[in-house]
Formats: sequence, structure tokens, C-alpha cells
Amino acid sequence: AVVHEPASAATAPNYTDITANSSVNSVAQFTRNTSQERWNHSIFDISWGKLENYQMLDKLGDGSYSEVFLGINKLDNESCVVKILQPVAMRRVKREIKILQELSGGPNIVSLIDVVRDNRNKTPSLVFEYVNNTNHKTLYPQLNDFDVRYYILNLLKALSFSHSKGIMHRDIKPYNVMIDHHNRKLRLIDWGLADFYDENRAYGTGVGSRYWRAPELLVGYDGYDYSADLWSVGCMLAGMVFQREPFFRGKHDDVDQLLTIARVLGTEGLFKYLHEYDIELDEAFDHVKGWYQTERWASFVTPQNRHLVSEDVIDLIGKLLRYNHKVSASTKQVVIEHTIQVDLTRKRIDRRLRKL
Ligand SMILES: Brc1nc2nc[nH]c2c(Br)c1Br
Repeated sequence: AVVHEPASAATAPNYTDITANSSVNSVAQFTRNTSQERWNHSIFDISWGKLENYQMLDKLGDGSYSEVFLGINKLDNESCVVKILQPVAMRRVKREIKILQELSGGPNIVSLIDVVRDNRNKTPSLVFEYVNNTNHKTLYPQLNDFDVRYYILNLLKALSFSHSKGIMHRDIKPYNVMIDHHNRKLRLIDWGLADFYDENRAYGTGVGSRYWRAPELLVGYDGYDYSADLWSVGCMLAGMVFQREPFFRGKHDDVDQLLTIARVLGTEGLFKYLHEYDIELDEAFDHVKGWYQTERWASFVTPQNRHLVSEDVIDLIGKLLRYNHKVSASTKQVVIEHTIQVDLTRKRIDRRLRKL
């Protein structure tokens, strides 16, 4: 489908490769044009493709507000994925399409192939490229140390691209990171909860999926930014490295989820963070008694996960899993990417040297 965009649409800055000496304030410069402006420009009309061009096969899963099926594109017999959206507000559908369009072609961003509508019930569907994903509960235990760094680096590439376009994903979790391990291909999917960041805007904190939600979301701090995505990456990395999925498994609500985090990061840092941002914990937290010390990451090493642990991966986990991410996320991403890339390069060199 071609999406007609009024010429006056606010144009996003072109994406300079983050590993270049990028102007780290590209995100800051970008957020000056508020997301409201960008949003107004995107009330666009969609020229719908034809649902009958796609043969639906088995169901793959459920998205944030959708059902997802394996499909065949009848025009070229290619596999694809058809995401049938529930008849929610068209505004959200348009936001997801707008975001997928803005991010199209970006590193490891799932490609939107078509936007179709069922002429009978008018429900819209999004057609994506197919990824031969292996369920993470099966795949992650098979990954070695290098695989974990490789996939986390590629997830961070997708996120630093999205953030440089002023877009937060807001639902990072293993279920939204498709990995075709045979082809070493990673795609970040389900941008249904994504939104444009605007430093002057307050955001809903009910987004994301509990085990991967950042502390600022759990305490209802509505001034969060891109760094909420980085917390979720930290949860994924810790889960992959320590072979504990999910890494923070709260029992039944946000209070318990925050306590689960505090049992690892300690309560001292939590209360310091809450005080710094003048965040009142609602009365649900009143029963939070007791005081937790900060655990050392080394305490999570076991004979089963030792082969995945190294001091620089532990260091990276420590950088991502922090109560307070107010250091500019884009800068942090540059640091993180460089750290991993330097490390990947070093490993490659080591491997070559060993072969000599
Ligand atoms: Br988009 C998209 N969503 C999915 N949900 C389950 N598997 C999925 C795949 Br593969 C893709 Br591609």
C-alpha cells in the first residue's frame, strides 16, 4: 500500500550511523519538534491493498492487540506474516503504520510489506516479512557467549535507530524479538505500543509487559523516555546470560515486580531514585517493609551459565539495569554499541590469532 503523506510532514533527521562520530544530541535536537506536530502531519489516508492476495495458514501468536498468522503472498508465493488488528481506534493503527513507515529500512526493524483490509468487516491487517523464529525458551539455552552479544548488539542497533527517529518501542521483550538463528537474523517486531517521544509530554505508564517494565513505569512516573527500552534490554540480557527467563519474575502486580527488582538492585538505590524524582509511591507500597542489600551480579553465576558470563557482559548488564536512566540514552547507546563492537572485534582477532 502506498501511504500518502502531505508534503509538509515534519521530516525526521536522516539517521547518521551511530558508530560514526554522531552528534550525540541528535535525539535532543530532534525532540524540539514536538511529537504533536509530527503526529498532526500523519493523519494520512491509506490506499489499502487486497486481503485476498494473501492465503492465511496457521496462527503464529497474539500481538499487543492483534492475531498473527503465517501467510503466503499469492503474487510471489513468498511466506509472510499477516497481523489481523482488533477493531481498536483507527488512531492507534495509523500510529503503528506511521511508525513502521518511519522506521522502514532501519537495521533489524521488521519490514511492513502491505496494509490490507477485509472488505466485509473493514478490520485492517498488516502484512510483514516472515522470520523463521525459534521460540526463545528453546533458543536461548542453545546460545553461546558470542551469540548472546551478537543478538543483543543487533537489538540495540534496531533501538538506537528507532530512538534516533524519536520513537520509543515500549514493549521490548523476547516475544517481540524474532530470531532466525540459522541465518543469524534478528527482527524487532510489534510496534503497536510504540510512540513518538516528546520531552514535554506525559506518557501512559501502563505500557509494556510486566517482567520487562522499567522501574519508572512500575512507580507510575510519566516523564519517562527512550531509556525505558534500555531497561527491558537489560532484563533480556540478564535472562540470556544467567539462563533465568524472565530475570525479574514479579508475582502478581507492579508492586511485587518492583520488589523483585529491589531484591537484586537493593532498596537503598530505589528510595534514592524515588526521592530524587520526588515520586510518591502509592499506598500499595506501604506494606513494603524490610530492606534489601544490592546483590553482586556474580551471585547469579552457576555451573550451567558460567560459559556465558564475562566481566564485560556483567558490566553491560550493570549499565542497563539501573533505577535511574536519566543519562542521555542516545549517548549511552553509543557507549554500549562501541563497547560491544570493540569486544566483538577483539574476539574475532583472538579467534584468528588462535588459528595462526
Ligand atoms: Br511481525 C511478526 N509477528 C509475529 N508473531 C509471532 N511470530 C511473528 C513473526 Br515471525 C513476525 Br515477522
